[in-house]
Amino acid sequence: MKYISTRGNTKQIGFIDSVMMGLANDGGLLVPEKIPQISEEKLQSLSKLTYQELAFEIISYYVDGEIPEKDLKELIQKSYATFRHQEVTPVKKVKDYMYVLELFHGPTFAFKDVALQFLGNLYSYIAKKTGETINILGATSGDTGASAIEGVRGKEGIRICILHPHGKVSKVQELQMTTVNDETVLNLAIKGTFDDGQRIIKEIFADLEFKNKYHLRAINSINFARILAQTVYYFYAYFQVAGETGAKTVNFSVPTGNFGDIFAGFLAKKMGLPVGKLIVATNENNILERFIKEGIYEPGEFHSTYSPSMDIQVASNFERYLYYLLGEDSKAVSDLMNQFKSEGKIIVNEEQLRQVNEDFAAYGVAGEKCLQTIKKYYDENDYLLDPHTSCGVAAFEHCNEADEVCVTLSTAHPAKFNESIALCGIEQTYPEQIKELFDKPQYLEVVEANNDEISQKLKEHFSSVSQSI
Ligand SMILES: Cc1ncc(COP(=O)(O)O)c(C=O)c1O
Ligand SMILES: N[C@@H](CCOP(=O)(O)O)C(=O)O
Repeated sequence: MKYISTRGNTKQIGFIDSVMMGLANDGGLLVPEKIPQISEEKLQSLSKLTYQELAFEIISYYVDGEIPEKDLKELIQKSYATFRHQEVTPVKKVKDYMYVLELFHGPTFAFKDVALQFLGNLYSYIAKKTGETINILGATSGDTGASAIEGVRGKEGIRICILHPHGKVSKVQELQMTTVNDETVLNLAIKGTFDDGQRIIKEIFADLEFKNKYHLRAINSINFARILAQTVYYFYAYFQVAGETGAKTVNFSVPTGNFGDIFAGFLAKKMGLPVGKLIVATNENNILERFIKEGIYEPGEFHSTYSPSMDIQVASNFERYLYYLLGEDSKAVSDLMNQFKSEGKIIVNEEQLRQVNEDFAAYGVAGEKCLQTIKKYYDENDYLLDPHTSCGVAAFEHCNEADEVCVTLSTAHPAKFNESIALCGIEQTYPEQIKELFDKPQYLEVVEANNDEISQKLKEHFSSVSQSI
């Protein structure tokens, strides 16, 4: 299996090189040259596997022998041994036709752990095998940061710097990231939004001299390995729900910001999983909803919402989808991305919009609706949704056909977002791992959203720590 850039100007590379490269050298995103196809017969044989066995099967298509089977199995076992639920990502029936895929049973109580426990172990494995330095640079709107730090902390030869938008993440998210007292971890709170952070890291990765000199690696969904590990739970959920209901196809409603999680579902569908509609649930930052309805991809005004992890305007993985929408024509993707840079928008034609609507439905959930949905399911179904999942459920209610089975991805535990839950008049008890964070000192530096200032911090962090390791 080879990996190529959506923009076509990066040489083909194998799986491990793609993990290490992160952002493609031409500024595009890496995708598999050919998506593996899984036959109905094979799907049948995968349907009874445990999560770990299934992860091994799916991930193997993409690793393509670059990691010996035994090692890959061990990596997977180790990655999911940290989860609090033995099924890793259990599916719960909330009511007829409505299921929730609980992705928050990992160490930081967010879906990110499913991929970042794996990627952390994978980086450690590669570092040991190759002696490569792993200096991780990431941006977060709240969950990726904590999860990435948790995924790599204490692992020899790995250092990490995370940019988060100062004052725009929940208290628990901030504590999870900043209470880690470890010289290999640097938290930069930038005066700006997640979009600023993501733009800055992509610009820094695009400076190849700097990237190579400081051995910078990606942990965001820029890295295809993130998408890959997230693809597994679509298969897992499909098998559980189709097995229980007899449904031939299953819809998925996905709380969406950077378009990584839902792109993983799109990939599962392209591999042959009988996925019906993929429902894009956004908050008031609804660039993707507008694109799916009108065919115009254009950032709007930034809103701080009750679901802060989805406060994203420019969705990184949209470029990966564009690549498939444009018939895998990397020149066309490259032209459109250049146009986006210069004109600030992308417009697709009628035929392409028709295709978009075959693949996706979308609904932007306003703040009040998000809170009402939390209250409703708490009162009527005794189920507490976090505000992101609540957007997913509200979108399910709005977009799903009455007789179709739908799984909403539950992307975080409500304890991470008590600011929003309290507004619903609901009192929750924190899990012990979260409660204890409130007594710890925090380690972070507040910086301008400025490439030079951040590059300087990176130089200092990655040089100084490397001497003491
Ligand atoms: C809790 C939560 N839900 C949903 C999302 C959106 O996922 P994605 O960015 O993959 O679209 C995020 C952030 O990524 C998140 O942290
Ligand atoms: N919501 C995310 C934003 C970054 O997304 P990623 O999937 O590209 O890491 C977060 O919580 O940081």
